[in-house]
Amino acid sequence: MTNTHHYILTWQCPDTSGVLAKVSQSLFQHGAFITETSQYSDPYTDTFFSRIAFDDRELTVSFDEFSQAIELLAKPLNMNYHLRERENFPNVVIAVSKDDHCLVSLLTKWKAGALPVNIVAITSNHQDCQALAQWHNVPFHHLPVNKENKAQQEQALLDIYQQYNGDLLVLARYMQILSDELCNSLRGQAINIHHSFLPSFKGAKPYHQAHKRGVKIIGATAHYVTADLDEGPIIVQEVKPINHAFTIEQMVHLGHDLEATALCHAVKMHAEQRICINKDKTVILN
Ligand SMILES: Nc1nc2c(c(=O)[nH]1)N[C@@H](CN(C=O)c1ccc(C(=O)N[C@@H](CCC(=O)O)C(=O)O)cc1)CN2
Repeated sequence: MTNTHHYILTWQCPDTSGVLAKVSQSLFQHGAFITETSQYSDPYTDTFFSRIAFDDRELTVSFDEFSQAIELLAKPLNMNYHLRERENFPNVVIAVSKDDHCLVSLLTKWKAGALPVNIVAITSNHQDCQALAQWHNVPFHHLPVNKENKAQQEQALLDIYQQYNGDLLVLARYMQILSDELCNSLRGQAINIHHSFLPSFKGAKPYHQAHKRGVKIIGATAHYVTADLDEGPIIVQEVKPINHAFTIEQMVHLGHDLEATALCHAVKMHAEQRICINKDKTVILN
């Protein structure tokens, strides 16, 4: 089917009997051809989560009319939802500092067609990654940060995000703490990679903290960014065993692979609308 269009509807609402039936009935009534579904009923928050992928091979109305039908359904169900065409990839702005291993993985997977996003810009408080951005023909914006200009440069970062119609900000080892205001304005739209198995070793230099503690595994955690440093809803975690003989440098290098893997996996799932924020946690709809 050459001119078939594919769509993703991800939604959540207070849990009660019949919510899935009402939504799937609406899809059926409008001829939406379901190709993938996943759902979860959370007993702790009494919230129902669902992801429905469908195509328009038998759609009996325009996509705009279908969208209006979903909007009408959402109100009585007190439903939050995100509905878009699958090939309408989210625009991603990546913020990086000096370490480029996560940026390299994101760009490589993107160029290979393995990451359903548009990387529209790269920003950095250093110039170490400028050549990499130029190699990939991605606009690079250098925003050096110091104590005096931190707020001004953060506004510049937000301006760039808005200038490129950003849908997701990815902190790929960006080593600046975002203000509460920016975190609140980008809730659910900013993903960070923290280089430890959270909640252990929050903040700066987690590998040094882990080495001092004598851990037997190291890890990486991709999470949504919130005002509470490294405490945002966890999306993906990767771990690997180590032992007493590991130096800090060996832990750092082993950790780089974990960080890149976790971050790319999190960005892919976000782009595919597989992640729902459930208070301080996430529900992943595979
Ligand atoms: N509001 C938030 N901002 C950021 C988060 C977050 O979860 N909430 N994650 C960090 C990333 N990060 C660890 O993963 C991290 C980055 C930076 C620091 C830090 O202490 N930075 C210092 C400056 C350090 C420097 O100039 O090299 C600072 O900002 O004062 C701790 C943890 C990204 N931002």
